[in-house]
Amino acid sequence: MMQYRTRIKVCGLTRLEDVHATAAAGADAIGLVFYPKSARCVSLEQARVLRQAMPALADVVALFVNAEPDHVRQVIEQVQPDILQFHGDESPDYCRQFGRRYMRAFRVGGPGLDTPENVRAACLEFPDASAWLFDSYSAGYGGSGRSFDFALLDVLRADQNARPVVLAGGLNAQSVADAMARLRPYAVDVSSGVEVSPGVKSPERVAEFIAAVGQADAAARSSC
Ligand SMILES: O=C(O)c1ccccc1N[C@@H]1O[C@H](COP(=O)(O)O)[C@@H](O)[C@H]1O
Repeated sequence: MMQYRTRIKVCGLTRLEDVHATAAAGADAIGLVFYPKSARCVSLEQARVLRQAMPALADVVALFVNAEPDHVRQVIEQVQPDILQFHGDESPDYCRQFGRRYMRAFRVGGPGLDTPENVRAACLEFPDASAWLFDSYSAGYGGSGRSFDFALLDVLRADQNARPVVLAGGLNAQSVADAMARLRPYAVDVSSGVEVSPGVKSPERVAEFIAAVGQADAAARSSC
């Protein structure tokens, strides 16, 4: 079935003005990073302010990498994100324990995620995830600005048990249309590709990215 519109998440915001610009440009969600080793990591206090600035009907995603469960609970309680994103090596039981909707990220091309078969097997361990998110493998766990071999996801497209696919990794206004045409993801997720420097978004690049996704959707609809 042809979907009407590809959802858009812009991740790694740290500044109030970037939240305003991203929401105004029409993003469906923003991501707040709670991974201390990331240059985009926000404090609880910062996150509360950014969360409060998001308008109704636009989601706030809280991103974690192998966090202590108590830290995740603290963020849930104090920031009230709409959905959690687990971007490390978290197990299915770990992801489920919070009783919240979650997206599980897979770092494609890395150990154990380097063939279509093992990518598929890893994904199927998370049947209750609200989405499967695919990023490129990087030692720093994410936000690397690098893409990966989309052929590794081909097998998922025909799988009836597949969860909605969120595509990430090196996307920008120039590359996103080709990626969408190739994979037809449910959503796209961008961080480095709309930045001036880590954690500092460019309103122009955010707007260009969102316009490029809209144009790619329009092109897909007209070819149906
Ligand atoms: O953004 C980060 O700093 C980050 C740190 C650790 C794990 C994930 C992180 N971000 C996620 O990485 C992908 C791809 O980002 P990019 O567009 O290639 O820079 C995206 O899902 C972010 O949510």
